[in-house]
Amino acid sequence: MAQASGDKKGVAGSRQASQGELGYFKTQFDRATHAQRTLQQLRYQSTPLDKYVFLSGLKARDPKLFYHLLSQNLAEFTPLVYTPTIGAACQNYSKIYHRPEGLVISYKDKGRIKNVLESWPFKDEARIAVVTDGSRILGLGDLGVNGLPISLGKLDLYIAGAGIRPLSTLPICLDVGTNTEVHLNDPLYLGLRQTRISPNEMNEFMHEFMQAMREVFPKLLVQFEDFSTDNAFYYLDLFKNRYRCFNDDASIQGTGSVILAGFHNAADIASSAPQGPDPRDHKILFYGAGSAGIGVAKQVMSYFLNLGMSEEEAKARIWTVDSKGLIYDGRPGGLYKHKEYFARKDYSGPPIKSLLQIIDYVKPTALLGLSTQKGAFTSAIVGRMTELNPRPIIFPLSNPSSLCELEFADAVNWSKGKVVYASGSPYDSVEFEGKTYEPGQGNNMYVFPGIGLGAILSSATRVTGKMIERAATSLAGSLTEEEKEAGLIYPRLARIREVSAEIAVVVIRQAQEERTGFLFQDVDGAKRLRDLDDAGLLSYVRDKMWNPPQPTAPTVPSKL
Ligand SMILES: NC(=O)C1=CN([C@@H]2O[C@H](COP(=O)(O)OP(=O)(O)OC[C@H]3O[C@@H](n4cnc5c(N)ncnc54)[C@H](O)[C@@H]3O)[C@@H](O)[C@H]2O)C=CC1
Ligand SMILES: CC(=O)C(=O)O
Ligand SMILES: [Mg+2]
Repeated sequence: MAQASGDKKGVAGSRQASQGELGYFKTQFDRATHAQRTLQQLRYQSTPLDKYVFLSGLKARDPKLFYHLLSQNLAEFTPLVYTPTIGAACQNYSKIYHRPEGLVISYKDKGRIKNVLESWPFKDEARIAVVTDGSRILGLGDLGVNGLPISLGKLDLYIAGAGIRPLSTLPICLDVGTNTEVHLNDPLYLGLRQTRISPNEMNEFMHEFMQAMREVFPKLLVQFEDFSTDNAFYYLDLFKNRYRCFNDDASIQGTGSVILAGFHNAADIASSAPQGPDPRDHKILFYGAGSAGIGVAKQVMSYFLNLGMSEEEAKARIWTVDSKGLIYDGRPGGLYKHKEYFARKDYSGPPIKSLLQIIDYVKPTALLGLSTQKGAFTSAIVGRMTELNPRPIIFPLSNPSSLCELEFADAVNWSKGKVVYASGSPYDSVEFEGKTYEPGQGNNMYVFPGIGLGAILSSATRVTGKMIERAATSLAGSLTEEEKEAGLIYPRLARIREVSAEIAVVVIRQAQEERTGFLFQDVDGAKRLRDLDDAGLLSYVRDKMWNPPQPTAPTVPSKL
């Protein structure tokens, strides 16, 4: 059964401010002080999951205050509303659930999905949907309908990081069963108590869903999120040229773009170190060859292509590893299709399983983890990478932190401060021999808000590979001098709105060049944007960003 966010009034309550409703205080309510009070209350909560529950309640009660606090305290709040805490929120969603939020579309709605979508109260405002089927939430596996919070969390970042209006966001979870027994046996489980529907059933369901989405929300952009690798590739290929959609995790999309940007900056640091490799000589080893690993590898090839290398030469700089070891042509047991592209042709066996042996064989300058294997990058691995490279590039990108291949403190200690590091989830800075080291966070959150904003403002009919590549270039070039001096490879999170605005500009420009934009915009409006120079377009984008209202102190003395 469909589970829209309650009735129209209920959703409005959770998506619009309930300002000034605290009238039983006989003084005028001081919202600025209340913002401070709320921050204190958050900090009193004991665990990150308690904090998540507190913030989720705040968002329902007082969304303007929630978004104000989120945008003012991004570094503190992002780990709570997004990775890593969102992982625990998803795993426990049926236990912490309080009220309907977002839209759940069940397999039982097949044949009437359009009616269900029609029940969403903000049809005209909807511009961006994050849609998951819960089948691979971060690296935590199949969580079924418990995956809904990932859509909520991603959309909170669209709001805070790119100024998308809250009412324009549409979080969706497709409830098509789960193969995880612990959920099926959980008496509190909120979703369908059945194993996942068959591929054919899923196919029909997805076709009906996407068609209905277009009919009900013609201006909507769809971000697919955390579909299992097979479905991520399959549905992206099926829909990317038919609907306004992209996949945050897979193919040449969000994650690839962010990691390409970070790799670019990391390679600059490594190559400019004494005895560092020539930029053309970087060798990248991907540990993990799922949708994320292969998607990132394909995008990172652009680093070499931009140096003038051919596709074959660029591909030859990349090695991939899965749970069976180094991936090569003719490996016994065969390969899944998505792994064939990077399968090595210059190795013919025997299979090499040990990562240390693979490193000895490849001698990589960069090791990227998208494997979900906690602690896989051991002190021996980091030590060997540091022997091979003056500045080893190591990106343990699996989320959440409980699955990260290498914690930042270990990376710094084991490499004696030499590592150039980015992880998928955040870590604190680390002191080593009197120096402070700051980690990078290689997470698609740096690009999807800007890509979405640009696609929305240009009314782009498609999110194209070129848009995503330009987003990466924009992100790579967004470091300030201070950030570069601090050895960062990604901008500080507090600047995400600036970064998103710049990404939105390049996405709009690309839409203009590819003529994929301005489907719904009046011709005059499209021309006005085209006539703007880049500075003008940037200020146009900034003006379009929604800002949560500043909570204010009372201006009129209160009367008792
Ligand atoms: N930092 C970021 O922005 C992003 C991070 N990710 C993370 O990437 C991870 C992987 O995601 P998917 O590719 O969708 O998952 P997946 O399950 O499709 O892929 C995992 C890959 O790791 C390999 N693997 C598993 N055990 C291994 C072992 N012991 N040794 C070597 N390889 C092993 C598997 O063979 C598979 O190729 C997740 O933790 C996810 O959170 C995904 C998207 C974005
Ligand atoms: C960050 C993200 O999208 C993931 O880990 O799947
Ligand atoms: Mg994801």
